Amino acid sequence: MQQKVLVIENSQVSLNLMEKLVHKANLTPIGARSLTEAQYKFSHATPEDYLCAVVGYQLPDAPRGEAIDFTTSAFLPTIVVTDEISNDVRDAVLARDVVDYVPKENNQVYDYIARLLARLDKNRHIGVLVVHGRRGPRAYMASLLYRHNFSVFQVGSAKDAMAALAQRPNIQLVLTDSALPDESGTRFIANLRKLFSKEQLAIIGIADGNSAALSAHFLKSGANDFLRLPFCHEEFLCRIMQNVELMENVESIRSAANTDYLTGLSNRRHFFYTLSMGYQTLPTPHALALLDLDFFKTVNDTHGHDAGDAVLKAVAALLTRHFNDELVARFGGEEFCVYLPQTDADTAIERLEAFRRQVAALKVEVDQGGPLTVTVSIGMTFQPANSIEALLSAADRLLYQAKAQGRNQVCSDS
Ligand SMILES: Nc1nc2c(ncn2[C@@H]2O[C@H](COP(=O)(O)OP(=O)(O)OP(=O)(O)O)[C@@H](O)[C@H]2O)c(=O)[nH]1
Repeated sequence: MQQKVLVIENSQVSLNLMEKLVHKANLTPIGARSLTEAQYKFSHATPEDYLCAVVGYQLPDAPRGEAIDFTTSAFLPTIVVTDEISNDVRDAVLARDVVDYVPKENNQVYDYIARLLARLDKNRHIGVLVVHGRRGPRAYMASLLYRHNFSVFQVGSAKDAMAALAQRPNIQLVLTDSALPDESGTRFIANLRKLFSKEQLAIIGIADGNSAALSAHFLKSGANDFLRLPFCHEEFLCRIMQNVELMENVESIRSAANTDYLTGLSNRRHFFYTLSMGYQTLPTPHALALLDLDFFKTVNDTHGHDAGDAVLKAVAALLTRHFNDELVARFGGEEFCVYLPQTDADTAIERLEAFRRQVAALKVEVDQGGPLTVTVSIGMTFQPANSIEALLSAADRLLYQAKAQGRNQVCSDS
């Protein structure tokens, strides 16, 4: 279910705009034009359904930020949006327990709010580890991170940090002081880099004081970024957001490069990479199967390319379900590949035969002339070859044989 966002804005134009931004972040806006209306709506709802609140500073029945006090006391992460750009208002807002303060200075702020909303939703799944020898700064950073919905963990030493990272795979960001009780911050970062790449774990060094050399030292030791204490609330959170977004962008590029756009399966390149990284020598017994849909050109020619795409997606989904734990890929066109490690020939043939029958029984709903049916020919090799290319050419020969012998069958060299 989409999470809700309570939007409290006194002007209808601003309310409409904010509601659009909330929709853009795939969330559901619940609008109110006064504090009283917001209180009424919130008291008649389930608090857990709400992700956060976007609140105007000045409302007819709440002229000095009382609506902020209402949402923060209801434990709603609160983004304050205001036309008031004075330092007094800014200080009054940031003295409260808010996520962020966004003055409506220019159009960029709307983009920022949409990003912030999407982040609050995503941050729930991101672990952040705060490593600092002193409880005060540690608790301060943790409290800011909690407001942004991160899953926060705090430790006081490098040793405890390593233990926390081993236990909690959802930690994607580490904030570390420069002088930990058991190790220097830079040595700790260098040790972390032996275990995690910059794309797997972002590290922000916290430099105490004014030493420019320390910031450079952090970056050279493998930190993604650094912050100098004392930092302001807004800078801290902007830097965190930037680093987390950068990691996510790298991840989406990586995923796009490894995935077949139509079916979501691994592509040929990723299949080769995973297999070569996973095994120095390919395990025996094993099986590699090449699967090719029969007369697929006729499906396209008769029912159109979209219908062909629907068939490819349906077969890919079946393949994923059937070979849940194995490496499966779309090699291109209507050709797929499955690798079964540590599988004897009888079991492999049984599984591929069962899959072949399921494909033949598949009925794919399409817009015109459906449901469609399709069959698959399979070439499967059990050779103890050590090169992936050799396995593929053996499977390819067997696939050719399956086609030549009438299609809709499995040919193997068992
Ligand atoms: N809809 C759709 N069609 C594709 C895609 N990629 C390749 N094709 C089509 O797949 C068809 C493959 O045709 P052929 O290589 O002649 O093979 P076939 O008709 O399946 O015949 P056999 O393999 O001999 O049984 C061609 O019409 C390609 O245009 C795709 O992503 N979507």
